This record gives sequence, C-alpha cells and structure tokens, in this order.
Amino acid sequence: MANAERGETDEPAAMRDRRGPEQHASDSFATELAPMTSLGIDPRGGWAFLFDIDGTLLDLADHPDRVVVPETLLPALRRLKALAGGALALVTGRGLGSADRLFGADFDCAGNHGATLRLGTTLDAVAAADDLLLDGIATALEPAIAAYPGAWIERKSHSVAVHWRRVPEAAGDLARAVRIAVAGHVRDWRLIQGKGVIEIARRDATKGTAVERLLASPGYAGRRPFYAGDDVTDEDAFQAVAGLGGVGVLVGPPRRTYAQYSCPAPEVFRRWIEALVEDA
Ligand SMILES: O=P(O)(O)OC[C@H]1O[C@H](O[C@H]2O[C@H](CO)[C@@H](O)[C@H](O)[C@H]2O)[C@H](O)[C@@H](O)[C@@H]1O
Repeated sequence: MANAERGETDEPAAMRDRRGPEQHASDSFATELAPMTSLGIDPRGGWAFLFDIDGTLLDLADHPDRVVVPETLLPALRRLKALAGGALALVTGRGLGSADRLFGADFDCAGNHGATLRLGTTLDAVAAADDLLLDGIATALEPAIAAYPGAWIERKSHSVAVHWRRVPEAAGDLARAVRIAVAGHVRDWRLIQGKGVIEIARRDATKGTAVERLLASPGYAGRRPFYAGDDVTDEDAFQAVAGLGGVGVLVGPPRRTYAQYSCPAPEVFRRWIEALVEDA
C-alpha cells in the first residue's frame, strides 16, 4: 500500500507499536499469500465468520457516511449467519451505532477496534470510555484540523479519528499533531495509522482481543474462526485467528501480513460470500 494512503509509513502500526520493527524477521509475517479461491469452506462446517467492514465488506468512500451497502450483501450475510448457526460477527473500527446504521442490528458486532461488543441484544461495554481525555484531545487537535480544509475529526465513544482522506498532503502534519496531543497518555492509548485516517485508541482493546472474546462467547466457542480484513488493525485479528487455528484473508493489495490468504478487493470478497451461500 502506498505511503500516501497510510500516512508516514506502510508498516502495520499495530505491530510496530507493540513489537518494534527489528523483531519482524523472526515472526510469522507472510508475503506470499494463497489465493482465497483455493480455500474450501463449508459454511455449515463449524466456522465462525468474522468480517471487517470498511475496505473488506464495503468499498471505501471519501466519508464514512457515504459508503454503499450493495443490496445483495445483507441477504447473503443473513443467509451465511443462518448456515453458520448464528456465528457471524462484524469486527470494526466503527462505533456500534455506525455499524448498525449500515447493517441493522442483526449481527453481533465488536466496535471501536475491540473496545465495545454487542452479542445479540446484549451490550457488553468491554472497555471504559474516557470522555474527558478524548474530548480534550479532540479540542487540542482543532487548530491542526482547521489548517487543512477537508480534514475532520470523528469522535467515537472510545477513540478519536482524524480523517485526512480528502487532503492526503495533510497526513504528515496531522500525524505529528496527533502524536503531540496524545503524548503523556501513551501508556494507555495507542496511535493507529489506518487508511486515510489516524486514530487514538485504547491499548487494552484491539481487534485481536475482540476475536478472542468472541471465540470464548456462547455460539462461537469451539468454532474455527474465519476472519477477513484489510487494514492495519486487522493484523491483530489475523494474529489472534492464527493462534486459534483459524483462517485469515487479507482483502486488497498484498503486503506483509499475518493473514494466510488474499482476496484482491471488497467486490470480489462480496461475490465470494454470495457464491458460498448459493452453493450451500
Ligand atoms: O475496521 P473498519 O471497519 O475497517 O473501520 C475502520 C474505520 O472505518 C471508517 O473509516 C474508513 O472508511 C471510510 C469510509 O470508506 C473512509 O472515508 C476513511 O478514510 C477510512 O479510514 C470509520 O470512519 C473509522 O471510524 C473506522 O475506524
């Protein structure tokens, strides 16, 4: 992925943050991924299906409210959920409300990069929110944002996201501003350089912890996780899934990843889901 898309670096931020790049030679990153088409999946075969939203189920758009949910996707997801005995969840950086506006509340959902989890109608606020700190950070970032018309702040319940997709030339300055704003809080908060966005998120909640929590939950426990994602935060999930004996699919251009399989684009991934449920 191009540096302009990711900010200052294309290094997966979740891992750089936690492990340090010098350790990469000895870990299990893959660069040669098997095509997803070589995966034989029986949706009734004891799988738990876990899907990232933006860049995986949905094509990216210039604003989170402008994404399009293709009309064939929801019925296919509902059918897949039924075939999998209900074990289908969305795992997203979006807040739960934002995910629900797109998909309805029909699906279990881990939101805010793992900080919140809703199973059925049961809301499990995994992590405590820190409104005071996040409001302060958002306020501190306002001057930097104002310098780049088109950049904007998304204040979520457990994170602050600075979006620069419409002003790629602002990525470096905004990343620096975010680093300064979060300095002094890095013990509990981490930076995520995602696609067109830099976020401040809790350290103790990741998509990896979300996967582990889901797979320990009723309806998921004992199943083999299948996870599809596209962005750096999905690497935590790929790693957790591999540790649980599951399968990870990287959607989008190949890169160093903990996933084992690749799929070129969300549109191809959606077609794969539709074919999976039709064949079943
Ligand atoms: O974990 P995900 O489901 O992939 O969510 C990650 C972020 O998604 C949203 O932002 C991203 O998608 C937008 C719509 O395509 C795009 O405009 C933006 O540039 C992307 O970063 C969402 O706004 C964030 O809160 C999520 O963390």
